Amino acid sequence: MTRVESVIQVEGLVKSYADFRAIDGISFEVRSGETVGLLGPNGAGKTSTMRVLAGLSPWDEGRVRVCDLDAATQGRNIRQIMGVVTQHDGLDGEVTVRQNLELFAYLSGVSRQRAHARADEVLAFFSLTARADDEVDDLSGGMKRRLAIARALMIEPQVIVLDEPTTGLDPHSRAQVWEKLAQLKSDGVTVLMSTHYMDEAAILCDRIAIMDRGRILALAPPHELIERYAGDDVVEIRLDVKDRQRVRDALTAAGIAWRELGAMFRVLDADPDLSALQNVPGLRIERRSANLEDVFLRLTGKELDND
Ligand SMILES: Nc1ncnc2c1ncn2[C@@H]1O[C@H](COP(=O)(O)OP(=O)(O)OP(=O)(O)O)[C@@H](O)[C@H]1O
Repeated sequence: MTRVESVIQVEGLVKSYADFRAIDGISFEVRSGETVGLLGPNGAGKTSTMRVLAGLSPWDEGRVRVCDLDAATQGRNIRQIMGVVTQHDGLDGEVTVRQNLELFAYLSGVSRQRAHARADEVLAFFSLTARADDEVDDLSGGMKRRLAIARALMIEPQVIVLDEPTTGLDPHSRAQVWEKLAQLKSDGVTVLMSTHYMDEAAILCDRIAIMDRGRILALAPPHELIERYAGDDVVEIRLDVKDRQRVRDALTAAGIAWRELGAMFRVLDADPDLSALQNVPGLRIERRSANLEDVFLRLTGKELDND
């Protein structure tokens, strides 16, 4: 199949569970070779979107196309060119690592000979060759995740969709998965992934869709999102004393917008005049570079990891 510039096209997608709109009219595209991330907290609608794309779930309104194939009528063809990694790996724990890969490939129409050769390739790529004959239940969580991605690659897909690829993994295993996803990207594989980790989105994605409550609030490269919605620097105020009310009063009197986050106050103005706070004892004002967490806070009024 020839490569198309726009690999995934979603237009006006709506999906409801009973009368609740989990996806509320989203549109986006993923271009050939791009990694696009859906970034949002629990319940934003990321999994619902991924499930529609993977052909696992029906939808109510809108158009979904993958490599010029219409998901409404050509789902079977889409599954031959799209690798899917769901949140729950769906690996068979009682057969070996290699059998998981090869069985999946046969069921997808790959010949036995090709499946065997391809399994060798993906096992090597994911540093799993030494575990090929072990039962999946004996693998660590990080290895299982790598195997789930390896399995999706058995069909040599043009595009891969991954739902929260590193949720639940320890930092070392997350870094290993990131390294492999970065390699896939440099090999030209098109990737759509969902995540609620800001660092994961910033490291891996060319463009990020900020999602909340079934909507895409912004979609752009990470640095553009930060420039547009958070500015260069963010001011945070930390208190060594318990006089939080005094800080609130001083900020209000100075007309400064802020949010209280745990033990600190995050100032929402880009260049605030904080002279009114000079006399509050035990107060520390810090400046740091803005990040995607700040973008999310500006767009939604809440933190990324909170519901
Ligand atoms: N089968 C279902 N029946 C009813 N409501 C559902 C169902 N699946 C999801 N929802 C609701 O739809 C909304 C979006 O859920 P979804 O799983 O798509 O979000 P998410 O961004 O992937 O969150 P998470 O990170 O928790 O997976 C949530 O409010 C969720 O409770």
